[in-house]
Amino acid sequence: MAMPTIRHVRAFTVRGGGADYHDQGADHWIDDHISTPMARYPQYRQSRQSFGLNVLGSLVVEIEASDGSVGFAVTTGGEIGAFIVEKHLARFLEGQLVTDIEKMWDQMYYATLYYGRKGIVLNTISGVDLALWDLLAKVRKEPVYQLLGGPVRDELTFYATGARPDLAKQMGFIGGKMPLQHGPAEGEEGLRLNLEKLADMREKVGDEFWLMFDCWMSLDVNYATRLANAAHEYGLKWVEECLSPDDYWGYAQLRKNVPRGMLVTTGEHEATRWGFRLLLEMGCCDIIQPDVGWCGGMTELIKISALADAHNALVVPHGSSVYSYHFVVTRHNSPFAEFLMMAPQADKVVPMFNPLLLDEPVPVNGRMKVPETPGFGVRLNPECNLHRPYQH
Ligand SMILES: C[C@H](O)[C@H](O)CC(=O)C(=O)O
Ligand SMILES: [Mg+2]
Repeated sequence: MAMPTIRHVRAFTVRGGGADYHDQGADHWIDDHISTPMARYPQYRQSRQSFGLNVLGSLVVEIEASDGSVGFAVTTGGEIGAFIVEKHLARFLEGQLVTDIEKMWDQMYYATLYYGRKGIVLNTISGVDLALWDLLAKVRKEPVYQLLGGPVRDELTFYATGARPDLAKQMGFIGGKMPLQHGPAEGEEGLRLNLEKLADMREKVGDEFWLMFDCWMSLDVNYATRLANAAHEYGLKWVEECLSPDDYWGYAQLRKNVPRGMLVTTGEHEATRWGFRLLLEMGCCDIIQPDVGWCGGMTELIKISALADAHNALVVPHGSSVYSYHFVVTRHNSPFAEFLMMAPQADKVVPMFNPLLLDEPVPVNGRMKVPETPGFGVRLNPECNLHRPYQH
């Protein structure tokens, strides 16, 4: 069969949830007094949206092939991402065979190296890359996980991230990761409140259920060490993203400081094989958490994961909905997956990228069989208001 070529690339923005899952309305747990690097400024302590956490919004990349097939993907990136796709990256895609993903990734990465490497440029390359995988799998009429080597297990098992691990337990998840609420700027009182919260949750969920703290880049080595040691008595399974993603040295030190048996996890704001190579070679963590929509896409996650495997590290991708489900089901060193609770009170399961996608699968009793639908198996919700700010 003659492979189709890429005819046209389009980029859209959309607001209100979706891939930019921080872009929520008022009174959502995800914006309610969470410890952040900006919490040192009291005026930015109560709400992450107050310092602009949701400024970007979602980016939708659509790629149309010469046979009429259309692949798409969503990530965090908004208008800046749309500009990069339309004005810079499209040239490396249009006219290429839909199979030539490795070459297209390479050209996108090296052409943007002078202003890229991490952050929004890598989010954008990830979005394009995932749309390419969606397109190729649709052309081949297979789910993406078959292109990745096929499943190594029948279903996925999930832990939940949200404010209510106690409810997550009732919903069948294997663990609950809570946002840490108070950081170093809130002193001893804040530390006491963090530990009280953990103790209360442990009381509610019993001894077996996993409990974790997500510290969202907000601590220093000293505070993180004190938190980890004090949290040990309540059976904290891991401390996540305690430090700035640039502080590889701090992570290496923290990993030595935490109590034996407690895991250090990080990587959701890291990108590319080179970034993860630093984390792995410097012994920064036990579990890396690349976000497939931010780290360079599926093409890069395959490489990152192989590197992690050789370092005996687990890969448990951050969020990223269907894009991580199709990956996790194909890798032995990804034994479980994350589910972000996007209901405002974290009291029910709603699709992670709600309301942007149709057919987005959700865990039932903490488990999921990844659908066999071609591509990533999702459709854009026609009720979402897509905007195309740039055209090439
Ligand atoms: C809850 C965390 O602060 C963040 O919003 C999500 C995250 O880091 C995670 O799911 O991991
Ligand atoms: Mg996290």
